[in-house]
Amino acid sequence: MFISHLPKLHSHFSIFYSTPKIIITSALLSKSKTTPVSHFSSVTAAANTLLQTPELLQTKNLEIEDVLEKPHVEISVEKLFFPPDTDVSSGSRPLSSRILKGSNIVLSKYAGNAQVEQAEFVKSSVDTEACPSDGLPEFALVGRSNVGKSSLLNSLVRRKKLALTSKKPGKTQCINHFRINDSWHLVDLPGYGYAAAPHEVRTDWAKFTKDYFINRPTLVSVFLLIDASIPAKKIDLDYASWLAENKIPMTIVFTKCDKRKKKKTGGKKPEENLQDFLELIQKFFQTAPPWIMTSSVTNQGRDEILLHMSQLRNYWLKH
Ligand SMILES: Nc1nc2c(ncn2[C@@H]2O[C@H](COP(=O)(O)OP(=O)(O)OP(=O)(O)O)[C@@H](O)[C@H]2O)c(=O)[nH]1
Ligand SMILES: [Mg+2]
Repeated sequence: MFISHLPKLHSHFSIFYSTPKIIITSALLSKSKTTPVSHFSSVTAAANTLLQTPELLQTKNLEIEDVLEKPHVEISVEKLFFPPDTDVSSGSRPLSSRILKGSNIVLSKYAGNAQVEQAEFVKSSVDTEACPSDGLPEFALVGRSNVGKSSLLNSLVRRKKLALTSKKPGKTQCINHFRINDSWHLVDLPGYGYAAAPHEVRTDWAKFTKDYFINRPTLVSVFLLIDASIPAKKIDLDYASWLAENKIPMTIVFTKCDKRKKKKTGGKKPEENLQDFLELIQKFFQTAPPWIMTSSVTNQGRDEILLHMSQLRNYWLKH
């Protein structure tokens, strides 16, 4: 079962907000945590009432106040992502206190049980049919070779080498399933666009991963990784376009957001590259897809992604 991108909720939401822009808090572009404790406690209380997810607040190492935005960056409402079945109008808290840090993702009542307690490698499969058949929901990490898929997987599970990484592109070659908490899968895929690969191999790659996206019934969502330290690449735009066209639910994960040296990164900061990319793909989508900033070096975005995965997964399990 696939989750759609919620076009209906968006128009519903507009009724309640007459101004098109909201101010969202935002550590979006900064890593510092200087907000006073009193603000933290009010956000926690709000999240508790509004989201009705007590398990979220009790989750070890994952405090709600650390994953929500603090207002200082503007994102217009139509650029936010509302997870399915998000009761946008309920509760007294402003929407701005329900957005995951460094993202456009609104936290829903389905968020919870986000902590990774256990992670193990299950198997490497050469095609979709060979993938595990236990029916567990899964999320696939896809992106250009060397974008940081395996590194992100390791960051999410807090292990250095569960998935193998390399400076050389083309390290991951099969569909690799990792079982989390015995209840869901993270899937590491081979990268696309590896220039050194022969043309036939590249074509095969496209065929085999695209077959997986279309024919894997337990795939809850694809996580498309984009390197935010460099300007947008055509192949990434093509991929985003293909996923949108085929209505494959996706989240865009901007990687390497720790790389801030302008000279090495094509003259732009990660957040500038991110804006450019989002503008370029806007035309592919009817409603804004979810996106989030990450770094596997600083672990930026790790808890936020896990919460987002939990809300998609819990919704999927109930529908
Ligand atoms: N600075 C920085 N480097 C990163 C980050 N994520 C990954 N890297 C580096 O990028 C290189 C590639 O990382 P991988 O995780 O192996 O990339 P991959 O997408 O799995 O690559 P393939 O398996 O070849 O498709 C490694 O040298 C990583 O250390 C990040 O967030 N920040
Ligand atoms: Mg890899």
